[in-house]
Amino acid sequence: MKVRAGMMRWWCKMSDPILEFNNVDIEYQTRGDNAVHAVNDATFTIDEHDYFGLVGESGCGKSTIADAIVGGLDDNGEISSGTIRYKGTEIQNYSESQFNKEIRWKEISVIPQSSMNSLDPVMKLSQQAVEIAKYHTDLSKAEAIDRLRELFDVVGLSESRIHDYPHQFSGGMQQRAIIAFSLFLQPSLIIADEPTTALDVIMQDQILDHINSLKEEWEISMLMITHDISVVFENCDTMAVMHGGQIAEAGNVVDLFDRPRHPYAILLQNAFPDVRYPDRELAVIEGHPPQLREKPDFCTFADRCPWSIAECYEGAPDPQSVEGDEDHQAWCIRANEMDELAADHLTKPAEGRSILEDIQ
Ligand SMILES: Nc1ncnc2c1ncn2[C@@H]1O[C@H](COP(=O)(O)OP(=O)(O)OP(=O)(O)O)[C@@H](O)[C@H]1O
Repeated sequence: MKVRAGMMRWWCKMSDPILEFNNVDIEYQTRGDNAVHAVNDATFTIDEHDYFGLVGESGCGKSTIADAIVGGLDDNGEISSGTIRYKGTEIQNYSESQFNKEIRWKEISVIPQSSMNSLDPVMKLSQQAVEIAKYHTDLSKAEAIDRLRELFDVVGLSESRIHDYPHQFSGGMQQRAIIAFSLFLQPSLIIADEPTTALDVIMQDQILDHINSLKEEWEISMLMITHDISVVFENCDTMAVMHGGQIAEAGNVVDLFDRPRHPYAILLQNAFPDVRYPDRELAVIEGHPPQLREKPDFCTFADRCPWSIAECYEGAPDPQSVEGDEDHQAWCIRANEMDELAADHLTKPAEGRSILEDIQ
């Protein structure tokens, strides 16, 4: 039985926040007067040394959140309200040069979905390390190459491959090289945006193992973005579920696993295989999220929700604290009725102890 150190820490004491999203709205301007209100009133906190999972289906706003954190929104995107605090400092109005000087690589680095987008195909990996070092550090060429060598060792790549070109690596090896680069300037927070999507299942497991092993050795925090809720349950300490540009539920993974309170989180959990119910038929969540041409003043899951009522369309939901679960919130006006409403979809943890501890 394995109980993760992070989980123990969560139960014992909350650490300081490293990243705080407070009521953040992000919109993209499109042709004519139209806008896409991609993220609305998003509020969540990532604590130091926590692995935080952000989960939701395609288009719900996950990558927009990641881009906003590192000042990488597309040119037509902007944070129209709210604050993003990194280590207590507001960064939502930072200029491009401030992000480059103070945040990117040094403080926050990104492991993207596809290594193809971040490794330069015409440069040897060692040259790429030298370039990063030249731009962001005082390291000499030899020191930069030594550093890459050490990091290749950390991620299980042979040091002898540092002078290879990216195309000489398999997809899994490229992704490991990206992880090595993400550690290059010893950041405090790594954003992993669907880091295993492009890989086969065995390679996915290996990469997630590597990402996990960084936790104890490097004391980093992680924002892990995925559409697969089971990846979050297995690898993270805390999490948020997003739907249609709104945060639906947030809290620690054990609470969300054992007592999901937002209908979308409940149905999403039923849509993935679960070791507790190997024979269960996987649920399908019917319908689609709405087009967000205006800031939604309703729950964006209401049309798809089996338990929605007229009030769900009468204002964007405020967060409800879940009874008995400190720091567990659901943005659903019926959150505290779910034990009765969704009884067929929920099970109680066996004898007060979560099975998730064994899975992790
Ligand atoms: N540059 C852009 N201009 C207009 N709309 C955009 C732009 N970038 C993203 N969007 C829209 O914003 C919404 C959120 O997109 P985003 O990529 O953040 O979602 P996601 O949850 O990360 O999806 P995926 O898992 O497919 O990457 C979507 O409706 C998307 O079409």
